[in-house]
This record gives sequence, C-alpha cells and structure tokens, in this order.
Amino acid sequence: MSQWKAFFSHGLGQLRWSNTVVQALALTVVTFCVVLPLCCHRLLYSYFFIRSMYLDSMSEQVLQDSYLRGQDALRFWQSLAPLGFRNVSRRPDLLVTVVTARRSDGRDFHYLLQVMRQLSAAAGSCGPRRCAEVLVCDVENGPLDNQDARLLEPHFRVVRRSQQEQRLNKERVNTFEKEKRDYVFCLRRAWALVKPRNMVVLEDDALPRPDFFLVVKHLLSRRFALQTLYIKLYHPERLQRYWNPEPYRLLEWLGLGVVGATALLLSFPYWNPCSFSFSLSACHLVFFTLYFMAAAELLGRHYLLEARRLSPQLYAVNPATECCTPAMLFPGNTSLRVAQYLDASFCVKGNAKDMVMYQMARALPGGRSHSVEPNLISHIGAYSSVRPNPARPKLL
Ligand SMILES: CC(=O)N[C@H]1[C@@H](OP(=O)(O)OP(=O)(O)OC[C@H]2O[C@@H](n3ccc(=O)[nH]c3=O)[C@H](O)[C@@H]2O)O[C@H](CO)[C@H](O)[C@@H]1O
Repeated sequence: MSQWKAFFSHGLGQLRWSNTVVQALALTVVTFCVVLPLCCHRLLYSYFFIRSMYLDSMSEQVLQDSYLRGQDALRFWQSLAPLGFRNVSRRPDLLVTVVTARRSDGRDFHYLLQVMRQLSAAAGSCGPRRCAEVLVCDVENGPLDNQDARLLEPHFRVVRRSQQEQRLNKERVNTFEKEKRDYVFCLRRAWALVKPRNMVVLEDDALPRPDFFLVVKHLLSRRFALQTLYIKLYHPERLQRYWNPEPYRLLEWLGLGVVGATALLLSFPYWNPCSFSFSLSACHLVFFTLYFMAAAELLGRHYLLEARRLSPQLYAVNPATECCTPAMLFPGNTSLRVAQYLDASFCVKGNAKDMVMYQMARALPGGRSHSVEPNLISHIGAYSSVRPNPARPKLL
C-alpha cells in the first residue's frame, strides 16, 4: 500500500514538474517572442527596437522638430521686450550658468535660444520670486562671434573674457583642453560675479525639463548634497541599461526581479508558494525573478525610470557615472574646488573634462559625486561643437 502511495505521489510530482516547465516555457515564449516585441519595436532604447526600420525616420523627425523649435525660439527672442533676468542679484540660493560656444554645424537649430527660452519659463515657475538667477557665459572672443548669445544680451547678463584674458588664452591647444579651459573660466567668473549658494552649470544644448527646479531644490534640501562635489543631472539614455558597468544597477535589477516575483507569487492563488513543496516554490521564485529581470532589461530601463517623474521624492540618487557634463549641480562652493582641479589637469581626446571630473571625485579626500535619475534635461545637441559631425546625425 505504501509502495503505491509512493508511486502515485512520485508520479504526481513528475506531472506537476512537467506541467510547470511547460507553463514556464509558454510564458517565456509568449512574453519575449510576441508581447514585448509587439509593444517595444518602436521604443528607441529597447532591445526590441527595429533599427533598420525606424532609426532613420525617427532621427529625421527629431532633427526636423528641433529645427522648428530653434526657428521658433529665434523669432521669440527677436520679438520679445527685455526680460528682467539682466539684473542678477548677489548671493542667490541658486545660479544657473549656461556655457555657450559658436557652433559651425547645426547653427540653424539655435540650441542656445531653445535652452534659454525653456529655462526662463521654468525659472518663472516658482511663484513671485524667480527659482534661480541666470547667467550666460559666452566663451567666444566677442559678441560678433556668437550671434545667439548676442541676441540674448538685452534679456540676460552675458559674461565674456576681457581683452586681457583673451590675450592670455591665445595659446593653441586641442579642442578638449580648450573646452575645459572655457568651462573653468565660466565656473570662476560666475562665482566671482554672483557668489551663489549653489550653482548649476548647463551646456548650451541642455534643455531643462519642466520639473527641473522643483527637483533641483529638493536635491539641495537633502543631507547628501552637503557632502558631494557635484550631482550630475543627465546621463545619456543609451547608457542607462542594467547591463552596464555600474555596480549599483545590478542590485537595483536584482531587487526589481525579486520584488516583482514575490508580489506575483503572493497575489496568484494558483502559484501560492505555500501550496507547493519548498523546492517547487523556490523554483517559481527563481524563475519569476529572472523573468522580471529579463523583461525589464529588454523593455529598457530608461522607460522604467520615467515612472519616477511622478514626484521629486522618487528621483533616484546614485554614485556618479563617468560620461558627460551637460547639466551639473555644484552644491555650496564646490564649483570652485572643481575649477581648481580641472585647471590643474590637461584634457585630450578620450580624457575630456567629464572623465577628469569623474576621476577627481575619486581622488580627492571626501570627494563624493552623485547622479540623479531620470534626467532633468533633454540633450538636444545633435551637432557637436567639439567633435566631427555627420551630415545628418542619428539618434543612436
Ligand atoms: C551629451 C553629451 O554627451 N555631451 C558631452 C559631449 O559634448 P558634445 O560632443 O555634445 O559637445 P557640445 O557641442 O555639447 O559641447 C559641450 C560644451 O562645450 C562648450 N564648448 C565647446 C567648444 C569650445 O571650444 N568651448 C566650449 O566651451 C559648448 O558650448 C558646450 O557647452 O562631450 C563633452 C566632453 O568633450 C562633454 O562631456 C559633454 O557633456
């Protein structure tokens, strides 16, 4: 009798196992070969994005939109009566300095004018007082060199090198070293003029998002901001994947898988782990953890991050990433420390100012640096002013 019982329970166990395996296989095939490809084939940062079908047309569309926005911004600034941003008060809580250089490619896109239009609208969204003071730092030698900066002069305070500084800056250096020296000049000049309590430095193709100041103010109210050299407000979308050399993301990825799997197993009575043997429920947990992890990565972490925009409290603060400096927040007077360090370094291709800043945060005692996700700006500069450009740049 007991032999029969053993035989039956063994058979039942086998049946359950094979049923479970078939179900798991079916779910995997349906999810990853049908549902996700159907839903995500047009999502630029998803693994399912069909490059050959959509990349060219999407890139053209984005260029066209940016061109129209640029022309619109040009008309806007040409027709506008002077704004009140020219009078910059001293010791403000926040100063935004926009670093701008002449662009030989993509001039008609008027990136700077687009950015300043959006920035002035966002800065006026904090009630009766402006969210921040704003400075434009034009690194060209004269107002005639950078027409967009010149157009902004009735509206904003525009700073440039004095003639003496220009003479001192005549030395011929590579583009990346020049870009770094220009940045250092802007950090120091802005600080000397305004002495802000905190400073944001934007590159001239960094379009602030509508909640920009809300999130920046929230970041500054948090304790970690007192102990950081800088907070990066942008990281390229294409580098936001889990499968990237950023160790903290692996933890986030695993956490997402475990939480998703646990929630699913607890909410589905059929898969209730209590009703199965321990090994079966452990298998379920492992399977669904991997399932959610794979789904999240293939869908694109970038899109999951967007959910954090619901509230400034939900934005994630992580250790700083290497690449890019289009939008940087320098709490307190850290902009001066960063300027000093940059000044002592020499930049070349492959070791531009973003890399130097990343290394600096590791080398300086107590030099911690952070980055916030999702991005607080959109990078609209399809045409670079420091690198060679193709005739029609692509999104990827
Ligand atoms: C989105 C992105 O990945 N941007 C990064 C990329 O810039 P990009 O290759 O996108 O170059 P870009 O045209 O955005 O220029 C970066 C900044 O440098 C300024 N500029 C340019 C030329 C010059 O002689 N002097 C000067 O100050 C320019 O006004 C802008 O504010 O690489 C740079 C390092 O090289 C920075 O890490 C940028 O954050």
